[in-house]
Amino acid sequence: MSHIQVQDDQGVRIISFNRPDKRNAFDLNMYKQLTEYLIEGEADNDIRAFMLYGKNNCFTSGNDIADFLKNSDLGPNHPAVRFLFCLLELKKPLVAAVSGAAVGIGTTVLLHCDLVYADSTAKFQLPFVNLALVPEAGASLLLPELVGYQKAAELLLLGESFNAQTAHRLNMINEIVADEELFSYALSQAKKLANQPPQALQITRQLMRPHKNRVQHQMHQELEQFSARLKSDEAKSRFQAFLKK
Ligand SMILES: C/C=C/C(=O)SCCNC(=O)CCNC(=O)[C@H](O)C(C)(C)COP(=O)(O)OP(=O)(O)OC[C@H]1O[C@@H](n2cnc3c(N)ncnc32)[C@H](O)[C@@H]1OP(=O)(O)O
Repeated sequence: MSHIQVQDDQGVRIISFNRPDKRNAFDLNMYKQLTEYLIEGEADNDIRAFMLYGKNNCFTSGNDIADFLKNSDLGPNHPAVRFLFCLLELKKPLVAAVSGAAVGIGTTVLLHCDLVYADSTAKFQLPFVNLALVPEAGASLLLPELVGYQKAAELLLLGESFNAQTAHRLNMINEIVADEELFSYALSQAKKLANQPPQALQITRQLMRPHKNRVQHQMHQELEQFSARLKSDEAKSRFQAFLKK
C-alpha cells in the first residue's frame, strides 16, 4: 500500500500520509509522490484546493531519520527539496488537518498552509537544533514573522514540543476542533475554498504573499546550512541515537 494516498472530493484534493509503523515519517518516495500529486492538482482545473492529512492519529513525524544518514546531499533534485519549493510555488490554497505528532517538516509545512485545523491530540515540534540541524522550509524567516522573535527562538532553539492551545495562541493554527470532527471540518472548510471564484482566490493568495522571494532566498540559505549539518559528526550521532532507541 502506498504511504501517500490521494482522493479528490468536490474540488478538493485530499493528500493523506499513511505510514503507520514509522509515525508517517516522510521517506524519499513519499516526498516524490507528494510533489507529483501537488503538481498534477495544480494543472487540473477541477481541483481548486488541497488538503493535507495524516492517518493513524499522526500528522507526520517529519523526515525519515534513517534517510538523513543515507542521503546527505540536498541538491535541487533531492525529493525533499523539490517538495519544499513546490509548496512555495503553489497557486491553489492549502488546508491542513493535524492530529497527533507534527514534527520537523510536519510543523514547517503548516507555515505554507492557508488554513490549519488541529484536534486536541496535536503535538508540534521543531527539533532541528536538537538533531544538530537547522530549520528548513523558510521557517527561520516565517516563524519569527508569525509569532515574534523571542517565541520563535524558544520554539526553534529549545526545540520542545507544544500543544494545540499553544499553537493556537501563537496564531499557527486557525482553530482547535473536536477530535472526531477534525477531518470532516477541515474538509468542509477546504470545500468552501473550492467553491470560491478560482481566479480571485488564487490572485488574493498571491497578493497575501509579497515576501515569496525573500522566503525563497532564505530557503536556499537554510538548505546550504542544512546540507553541511547533515554531514557533521554531531548530527550523525543524534540520528544514530534516535534510531538505536
Ligand atoms: C527536512 C525535514 C526535517 C525534519 O523533519 S527534522 C524532524 C525529524 N523527526 C523527528 O525528529 C521526530 C522523531 N520521532 C519522534 O520524536 C517520535 O517518534 C514521535 C514523537 C513522532 C512519536 O513518538 P512515539 O509515539 O513514542 O513513537 P516511537 O516509538 O518513537 O516511533 C514509532 C516507530 O516509528 C519510528 N519513527 C518515528 N519517527 C521517525 C522518523 N522521523 N524517522 C524514522 N523513523 C521514525 C521509530 O523509530 C519507531 O520505529 P520502530 O518501531 O522500528 O522502533
